[in-house]
Amino acid sequence: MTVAATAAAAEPPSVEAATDTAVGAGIPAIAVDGLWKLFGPSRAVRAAATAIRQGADGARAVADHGVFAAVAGVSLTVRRREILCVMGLSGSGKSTLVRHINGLVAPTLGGVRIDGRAVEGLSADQLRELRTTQVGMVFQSASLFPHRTVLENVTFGLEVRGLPRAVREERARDWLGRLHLRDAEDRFPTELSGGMQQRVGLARTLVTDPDILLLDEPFSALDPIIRRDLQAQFVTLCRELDKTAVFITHDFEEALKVADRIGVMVGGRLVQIGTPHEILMRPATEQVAAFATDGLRRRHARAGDLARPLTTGGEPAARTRLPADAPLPVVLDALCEGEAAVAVVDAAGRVVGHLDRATVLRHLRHAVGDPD
Ligand SMILES: Nc1ncnc2c1ncn2[C@@H]1O[C@H](COP(=O)(O)OP(=O)(O)OP(=O)(O)O)[C@@H](O)[C@H]1O
Repeated sequence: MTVAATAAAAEPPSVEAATDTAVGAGIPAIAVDGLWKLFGPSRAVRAAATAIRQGADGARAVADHGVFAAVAGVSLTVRRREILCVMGLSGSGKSTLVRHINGLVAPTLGGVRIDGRAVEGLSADQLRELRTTQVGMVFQSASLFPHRTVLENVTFGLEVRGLPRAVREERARDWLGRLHLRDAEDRFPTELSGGMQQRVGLARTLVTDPDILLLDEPFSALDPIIRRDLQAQFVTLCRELDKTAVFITHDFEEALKVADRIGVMVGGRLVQIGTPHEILMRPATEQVAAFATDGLRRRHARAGDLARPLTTGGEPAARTRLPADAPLPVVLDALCEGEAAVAVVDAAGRVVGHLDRATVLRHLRHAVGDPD
């Protein structure tokens, strides 16, 4: 049995269409409430929306009226200083969902609130203000201004705000330096690689210092080394600068590196939302499980996932105790220290299981795979 299957057996998932209830203290930075985005002939969209509003089953209403649901009844919250990754296959509705957050797409039903303020209720001027000051977006394709240099592209948002040139350029150069682009500041976008263009796009948004960042696959065109470096930098700067972020990715490994929580979309629905470990070890559906390989689950297993349950008597005497959420490297360190076995304890300090060297070696043996 796989690690996920073992964990799933212990705690069966209960999610059909996931509704996020994990609201922290105070007003969330972003609240998405019963959001639907339907596409099709306008009369059919209106009829389907009326049926859903009146309590009809959403999937039935969509089918009956021949419309397409890019986003189907999604509710979630993003807490302040949280990084939420939205994951899903191509066409699952990730971009459409996220574009509602800064009003680039208008909902058919339901809505989005930023700091408690409804985005749908904002005038065109208020929306522009929201996008230039509070909610910055980094797109998959950087869409840089072709006739502006890198530096001029990055200073653009500050120019719109009327900041003096010296201040704009100082701030822009700071971000260009952090993103390894200082040498490229006088170049034009056509002279840059795809990865460099993405980094300029990122710098252009970060320099305006928005509270909320929306990122649509911002690192997809980067080579693996720069990508890893930027993922780590991104998390550090979000923490340092108190940013809230919604980050779209196809890539589970990327989500594991950057996310506090992951929301998984399938066919417009949010089918599961939870911590990376929950999504990995207790996938709510087969489609969610398919995002991770068995090797990935094994590498991210924690002490509690591997622990053998207590039996009556016969447990090896374990001097070292590890919390159930101790990651695998910590478990290995303890066993490398010469311990034959460690006791795994829950949050209250109660021993819930044991881990011996043989169990961990067997686990790693499967993670390594067969010889070529
Ligand atoms: N303006 C539109 N009119 C009709 N259908 C649309 C429109 N915008 C999006 N869609 C459809 O909605 C679905 C979701 O699109 P969306 O771009 O949100 O998916 P995605 O998960 O972000 O995909 P990708 O990972 O490929 O970017 C797709 O089937 C798309 O064709």
